[in-house]
Amino acid sequence: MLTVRSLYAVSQAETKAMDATGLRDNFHSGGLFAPGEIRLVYTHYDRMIVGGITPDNGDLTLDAVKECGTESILDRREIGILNVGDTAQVTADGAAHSLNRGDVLYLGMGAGPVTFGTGGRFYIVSTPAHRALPAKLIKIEQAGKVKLGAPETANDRTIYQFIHPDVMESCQLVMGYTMFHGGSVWNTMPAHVHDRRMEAYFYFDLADDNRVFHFMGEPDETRHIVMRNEEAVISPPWSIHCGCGTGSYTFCWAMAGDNVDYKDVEMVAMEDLR
Ligand SMILES: O=C(O)C(=O)C[C@H](O)C(=O)CO
Ligand SMILES: [Zn+2]
Repeated sequence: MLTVRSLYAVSQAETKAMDATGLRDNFHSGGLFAPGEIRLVYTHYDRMIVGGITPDNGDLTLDAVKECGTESILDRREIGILNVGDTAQVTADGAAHSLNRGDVLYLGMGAGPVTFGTGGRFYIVSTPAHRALPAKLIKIEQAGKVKLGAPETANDRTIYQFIHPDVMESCQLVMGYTMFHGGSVWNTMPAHVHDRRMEAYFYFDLADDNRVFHFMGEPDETRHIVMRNEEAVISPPWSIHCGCGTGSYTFCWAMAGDNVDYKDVEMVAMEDLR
């Protein structure tokens, strides 16, 4: 079964006036994983689609998505697929790829319908593309690694860049995940914004009774959204995006927009946060 929820873009002024329900309705996506289902969120932020695909009794095929207006989803799009389940196969364009937990598969424009095999639990991110690029399976050993933070500021972490210009070519999708060391819980602090690109975070590996307090909003009008395991949150281009967990977690970040320059960000000074 395929379900698609549309998330329309809202402005800074509207966001300032939102209560917790308003923020969740406009930026948060929970319940992405249901056995035997494909659950997508079609956002109007650079038309990024995020979603969860959970094969159960048999494979699931991602093909036509009405919101895209094409015969098959990848006719004018690329996709990044992160497996957060057990080892499983993903098949597209006549090639079968075996994804272990933590592997990321890139499929380019024109790859056709994509079949997801049982055992896997797949978080997907898809963005519009302008040309066909080859499929690539990326393992954590092949990802770019950036160490940031320190234990004394509770943000000691490694950023693993999977779909990134240093690792492989994509059209506009940039994607990876960040893991923490030794009890650190703060992601992306000091915070930043990047008006050229929107971003989506997907929190995983978080115990059921823990939460991540995800911070968003303009730097001088911050708000928070409480996140459970395996939930996603959209960051508009004008928003900070950072979070603090009550326990350990990993999070997948993915961006789309005008450039694929990971370092092209505006850092926000601590004294400017409100
Ligand atoms: O921990 C971090 O810092 C991140 O992972 C930052 C994200 O990758 C990001 O926001 C990229 O713009
Ligand atoms: Zn960012």
